Amino acid sequence: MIYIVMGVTGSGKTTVGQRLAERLRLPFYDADDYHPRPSIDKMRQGIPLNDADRAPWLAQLASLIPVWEANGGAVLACSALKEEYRKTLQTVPDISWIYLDGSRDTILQRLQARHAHFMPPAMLESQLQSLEKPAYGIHVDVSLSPEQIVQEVISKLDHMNPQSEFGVIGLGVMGKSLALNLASRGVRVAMYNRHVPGKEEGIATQVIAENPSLTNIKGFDKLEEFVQSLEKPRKVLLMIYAGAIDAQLDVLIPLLESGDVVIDGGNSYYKDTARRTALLSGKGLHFVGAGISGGEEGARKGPSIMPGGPREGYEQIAKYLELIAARDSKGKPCTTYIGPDGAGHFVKMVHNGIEYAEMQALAEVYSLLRFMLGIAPAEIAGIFKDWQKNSLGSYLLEITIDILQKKEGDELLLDKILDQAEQKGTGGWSAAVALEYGVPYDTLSAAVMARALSAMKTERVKAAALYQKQSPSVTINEKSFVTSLKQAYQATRIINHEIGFSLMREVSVQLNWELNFSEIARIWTNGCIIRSQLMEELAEIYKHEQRLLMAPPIVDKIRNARQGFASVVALGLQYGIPLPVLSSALNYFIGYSTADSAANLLQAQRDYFGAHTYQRKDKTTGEYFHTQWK
Ligand SMILES: NC(=O)C1=CN([C@@H]2O[C@H](COP(=O)(O)OP(=O)(O)OC[C@H]3O[C@@H](n4cnc5c(N)ncnc54)[C@H](OP(=O)(O)O)[C@@H]3O)[C@@H](O)[C@H]2O)C=CC1
Ligand SMILES: O=C(CO)[C@H](O)[C@H](O)COP(=O)(O)O
Repeated sequence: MIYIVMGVTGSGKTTVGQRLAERLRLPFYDADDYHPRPSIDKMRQGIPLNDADRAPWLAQLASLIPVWEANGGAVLACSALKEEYRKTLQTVPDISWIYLDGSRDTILQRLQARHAHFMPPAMLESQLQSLEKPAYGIHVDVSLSPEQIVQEVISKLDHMNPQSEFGVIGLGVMGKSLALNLASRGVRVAMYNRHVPGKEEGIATQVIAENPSLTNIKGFDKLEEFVQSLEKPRKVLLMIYAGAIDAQLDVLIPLLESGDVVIDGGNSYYKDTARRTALLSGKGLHFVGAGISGGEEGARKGPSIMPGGPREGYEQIAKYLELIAARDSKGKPCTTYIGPDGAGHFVKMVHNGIEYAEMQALAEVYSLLRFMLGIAPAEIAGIFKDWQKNSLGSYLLEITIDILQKKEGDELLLDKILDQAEQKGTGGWSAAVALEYGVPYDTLSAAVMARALSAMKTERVKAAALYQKQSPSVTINEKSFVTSLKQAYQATRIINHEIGFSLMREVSVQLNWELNFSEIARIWTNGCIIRSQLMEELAEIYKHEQRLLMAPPIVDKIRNARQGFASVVALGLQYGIPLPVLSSALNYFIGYSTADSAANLLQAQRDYFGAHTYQRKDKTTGEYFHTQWK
């Protein structure tokens, strides 16, 4: 949409136009900047311009307007005094005319107060004579303040233009919060939730009723009406359960038109996303698979967003994603174009894999402190607060501190929560993809398995009675153990991130996605569940390094942690504390830093029983040998 703020000299076109452009998040252009030099000189001398003077100027603006429109719209301040001039400028269908109307006296007073403009006050008379007030558009009285004028223009525009800019389907935890996030930043949002008679009725209407201050949201119970309410090309965000996406697309696609953009913001499997991208592309539609992280609060206030898919579709929605995303430490939005096909959902899937292991690592650290050392939860919260301040700060540690202090009556709520971890699938998918690509995925797959084992509660209770724990007779120095534990936790986190990023690296190479790991770490520094101080470091390190464990500052940290890490894991296991993530991080590290491994024995065994052949250390790589072992 092009918005032309018009009126005679001194009516405030530039000030109002600039502020309106800020509110609409559009670029601002001042027609005065396009006057040729002879016209400016003429006006300075108080000589009014005639139609012939204005013709080339109007022609240039008329040719620029379609370019601005193609780039997403603009606000232009232009006198556009005569109907004939306005017709010349009408080179795109969607122009909103905003006429700043004022009395001669008001405008004259303003002009007399104005110094640095080439238009002398005397020019006002000739402009008033030329002026043909438009019988259409928005008329606003210039005696109001610029803020009031802009507010009135916005309200009138909303009234005149009933179409919404952005549609959200699915008003559950995430969809509702994202819709409100968009609306509270000035986007006209249409919301739709499925209608299930007797169960899911008028959900969008309820959201509107709960948010009376947001006048720019509209709610629909009928999909057709929702789609019709959207500006073209339509932008529709699906925020529904991943298993329902295909069925939702089946009913949505017939209502859409070529060029419309559908965004799947849920946790869909990336291969499904690639398939859907191709399906929609065949129908002239853009399908953007965007991973979104941050939970309910992040979605409402600023999540991290990982969009992938066709660039053309992404570019149409980028400004909305940037508007609602969290900000990094330099104020940049925590969102960036990730890559083609399902790259956005793939990266979100790995994010969740890292998340699973980060959560499990904290659970293990908590177990060691509480069940091995016998430290009370409130004191553990104190230890974690210290870590939070000293280099280990993260969102997950922060919420764990809160959880360890949350009481129900006199008792800790945590102690009442059943110890069976559930999962919706993303962590498991990432482990399966790691197997498919042959990437070692120790900590992340261990975290998935730990959840699966936790779900076997009944069997675990029986086994606990069968195999009662026997504690070793070792004296533990609590202070030095906590120091080592901090190092073990720090090393585990580094190794866990390295493993997650190594899966992304391998898949990116295989699929030519050209993922930018520094950017991915950057958009994970805020808004998402795995945001942390470490992530800030990764955003820097991945600018120069491929492998985290080869980066000098990380090498120092791991070297310092190494001894304490091994003793913590060994002692914990001796005490019967399960440490799947901590121990697999340690194992990964030891294996990764072992130059001569025992894999030669595996090769010998393979060749022995199956004549699979082997390579030799004393021969060139790629040369294979077989031995008659018997
Ligand atoms: N919660 C979180 O922290 C995060 C969730 N996600 C992902 O976002 C997506 C939505 O999650 P969330 O908002 O938490 O889930 P909710 O369960 O709160 O909401 C699910 C939404 O999907 C709709 N829905 C369910 N089944 C169907 C169907 N068959 N057809 C149409 N709509 C359907 C629901 O409608 P109705 O109300 O009528 O049942 C509801 O609007 C999921 O993919 C989730 O994995 C991503 C990041 C974080
Ligand atoms: O995507 C998320 C955060 O980034 C969700 O919170 C995720 O759904 C949690 O996964 P699970 O239910 O498997 O623990």
